[in-house]
Amino acid sequence: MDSPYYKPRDQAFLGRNGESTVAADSGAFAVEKDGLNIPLIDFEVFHSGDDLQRLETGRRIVNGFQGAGFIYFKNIPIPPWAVQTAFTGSAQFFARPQDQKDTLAWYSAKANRGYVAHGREKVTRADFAGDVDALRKAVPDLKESMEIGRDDEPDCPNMWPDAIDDEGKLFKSTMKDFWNACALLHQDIMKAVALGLGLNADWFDEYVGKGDNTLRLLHYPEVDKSIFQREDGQLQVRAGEHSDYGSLTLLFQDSRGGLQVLSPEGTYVDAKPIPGTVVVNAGDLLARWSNDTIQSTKHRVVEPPLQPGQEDLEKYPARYSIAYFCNPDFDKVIETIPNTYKNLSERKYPPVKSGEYLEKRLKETYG
Ligand SMILES: O=C(O)CCC(=O)C(=O)O
Ligand SMILES: [Fe+2]
Repeated sequence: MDSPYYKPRDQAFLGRNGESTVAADSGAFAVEKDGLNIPLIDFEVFHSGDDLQRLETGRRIVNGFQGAGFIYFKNIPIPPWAVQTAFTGSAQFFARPQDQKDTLAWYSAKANRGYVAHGREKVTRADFAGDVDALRKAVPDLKESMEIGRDDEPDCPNMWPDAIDDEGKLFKSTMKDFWNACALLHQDIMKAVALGLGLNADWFDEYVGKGDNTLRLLHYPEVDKSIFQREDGQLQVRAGEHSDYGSLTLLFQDSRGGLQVLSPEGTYVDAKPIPGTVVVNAGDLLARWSNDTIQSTKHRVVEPPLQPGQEDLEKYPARYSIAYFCNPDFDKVIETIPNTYKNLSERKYPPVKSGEYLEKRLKETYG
C-alpha cells in the first residue's frame, strides 16, 4: 500500500554523521483541564529520531492513550495540503443535491460503506441495543456522513460518485489516496505503541496489514440558532456522547471547534482545533485488547460558542471533520496484548474476532 499523500521524512534528515537532526519533543500538552491531560506529540521524532527518541516517543504515546485516551500529533507524514485536498473533496461531495447522495446510500453494517443521511445514525453511549432504541427516540444528531472502506472487496463495494461526473471521479481518487495515507499512519502509530509497551516495533504488523478501516467524511450543516435552544431543556448536540469501537481513530477537524472529551472529573472539556495536528483517540477494541490499560474515552460534538463578531448571526456555521476509524484486520483474533497484564488470571476478556466484534457494534448503532 502506498499513497502520494504519505511522505515520511526519512534518512535524508539524518545529519552528516548519521546522527539525528530532529529536535527533542517539547513534552507539551494540547489540553490540560479537569484532570484531562492530552499530550501534543511530535510524530516526526518517531520517524527520524534515533532509537532512544523513538522509544521515548512510543512511551509518551502509550502514556497518552493510558491517561487521556486522546493524543494530538503534529508533524505527521500526511502533509497539510493533502488534508486540505480531502476537506475540499468532502465539502464538494456534501454540496451535491440530496437525490444524488441518496443514490449512494449506506447499505449494510457488514459493509459499512456509503452515504448516511441526517438522523440515520444515532451515535450513543449505549452498549446494548435497548439503549440505542431509547436514544433513537431522543434528539437526532445533526450531521450527514460518507463512509468509505477498503476498495478491494467486491462483495462490499464503496459507493463512489464516479459514474455521476468528473468531480465524482476526482473524489474517488482523492479519497483513495487519503484512505491509504491514513492506513499507513495507523500502521506507524501502532509500531510506536508496540515500542512504548516494551514489545518489538513490528508486534502489531500482522494485525494491521490489510487495513479493515473506515474513512468517514462528516458534515455538520449550518443550523438555525434556535435549534440549540430546545424547550424541553435537552441539550441538542451535533454528535452525541459515545466512544469509538475500533482500535484507533484519526480525527482531522476544521477550525470550527466543538469536539469535547470527557474528563476524569466527569466534565466535558473542549478539544480545540490546533492547525496542523491530527487528534488520535483509542477505541473500545484497543481498550479491550490492552486489558483496559488503554482508555477508550467518551467524546461528543457540541455547538461551539460563536467567535467575537459573530453574535448577530442567525445561523451557526457548518462544521466539517474527517474521521478515519482503524481496526485490527477483521480475520484476526484479538487476545490480550502481552505486557498489559502480569498473570494470565488478570486477563479480563476472552479472545474475540475483530470483524465479529465490530459488526456487532455497528448493527446495534444502525439497527
Ligand atoms: O466530528 C468530530 O469531531 C468527531 C466525530 C466522532 O467522534 C465520530 O464520528 O466518532
Ligand atoms: Fe467518535
